[in-house]
Amino acid sequence: MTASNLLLIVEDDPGLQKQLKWSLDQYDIILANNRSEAITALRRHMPRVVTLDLGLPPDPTNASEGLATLKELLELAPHTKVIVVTGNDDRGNAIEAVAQGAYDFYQKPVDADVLNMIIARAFHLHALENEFRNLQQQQAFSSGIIATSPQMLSVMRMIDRIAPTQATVLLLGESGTGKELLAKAIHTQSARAQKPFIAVNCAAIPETLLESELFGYEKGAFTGAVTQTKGKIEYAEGGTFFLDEIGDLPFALQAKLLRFIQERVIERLGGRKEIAVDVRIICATHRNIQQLIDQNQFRADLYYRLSEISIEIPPLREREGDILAIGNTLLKRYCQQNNCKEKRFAPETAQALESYAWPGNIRELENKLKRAVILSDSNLITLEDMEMSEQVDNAMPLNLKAVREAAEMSAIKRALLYSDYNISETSRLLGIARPTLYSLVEKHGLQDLIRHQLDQV
Ligand SMILES: Nc1ncnc2c1ncn2[C@@H]1O[C@H](COP(=O)(O)OP(=O)(O)OP(=O)(O)O)[C@@H](O)[C@H]1O
Repeated sequence: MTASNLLLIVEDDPGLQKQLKWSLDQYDIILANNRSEAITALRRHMPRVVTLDLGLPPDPTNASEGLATLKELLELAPHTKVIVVTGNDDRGNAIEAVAQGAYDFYQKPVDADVLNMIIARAFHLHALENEFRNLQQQQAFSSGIIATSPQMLSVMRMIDRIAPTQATVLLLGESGTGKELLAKAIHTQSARAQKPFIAVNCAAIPETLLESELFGYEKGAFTGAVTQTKGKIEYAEGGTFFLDEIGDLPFALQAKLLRFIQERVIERLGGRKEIAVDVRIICATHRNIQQLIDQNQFRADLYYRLSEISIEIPPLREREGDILAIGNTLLKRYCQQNNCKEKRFAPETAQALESYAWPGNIRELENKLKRAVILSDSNLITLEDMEMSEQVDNAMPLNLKAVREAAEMSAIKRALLYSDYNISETSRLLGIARPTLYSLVEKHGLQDLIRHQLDQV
């Protein structure tokens, strides 16, 4: 069986099962009679296309079990194309299913040609969408963002969706997590890309200068204002204005910024004229804005305006696989920049990189790497080069077999927890047969754990 040709048919009528199997013989067919079999098959085979009869047992005359199955299928595998199959007089439920995310519907009786065409189109669309997702990932790379973890890929998908809009965006995340880089990516993926991207860091400019920096001033507005000067917001005309560390914006200036956001006009210091400015605003902070609002340090009305869309950027330590992906790429880049031979991480360094907490996130990784590349005198980057000590806690083994075993054990433990130590449910969640689960439980020595848990009940 190849995944590209797998078709899951969820149908409880044996006659129809046979007919479908026969008329769809160019696919590798998996049959499921009910919801639980369908979910098990989905977990085990991850088919790209599913046909789902809405009238499933225990109440085949009603669509509720079919709709519940659809929901569960899409929660587990949102990219799967589900074609719901309904009775002739059941258009309402078919439409309801499409509203819930089904790809299409098909009304019985079965016409093999039509059904074949709908299924072929579903496979085609799945392939196109897959290609699109890959392209999106490459696009992230082209903005200099290295993201392989599910956490960051979901952030990237969100960025792709909001970039072309005019929405004001608030980026939340620890220092060094890439907020400015992501703000730039939003800009370059928008229609404003050819216009300026202007960034101001509220925490880096003294409070007394920030207002004139943002809004500009007229000649004579204050001592030393010898010429008329545009503010940074004006310089961003037509483009994107990025206000970093918005949590540090002085309270008095918050009102002025709010007015600008509401009316899209500014007044330079000492000026009387309102100047219309067309900019998209992106803000960022590492601070807890809600807390600042509670402490009366941040205006709630401004916060609501700024956070039309807010995006949480996960810290580096929570991005599975990203530390080494970013580390390896930067290592190559710094070696090239320093005209030195290619270097790589010694295994214990790679392990330490993965288990270190990275409080300074990617900026800290960059700094440590730049130093290491300059100081290292061999082609292997050692712990010493990185000024790190060996981290044994939580370290993931490197040996592939050991990694697989560790992952297997952790998945089994999680499934046992989810199912409250119910063996049938655990094997269903894992997508394996009960005997396989028994042998895995034995292999990982989990019998005692299960017995102990069951004794507690
Ligand atoms: N996913 C990533 N891939 C590659 N480089 C990254 C990534 N994220 C951040 N960087 C790099 O890390 C450094 C810090 O990123 P950035 O300045 O965007 O973080 P920040 O969250 O705005 O930090 P701060 O809150 O301290 O201003 C930059 O040099 C940036 O290019």
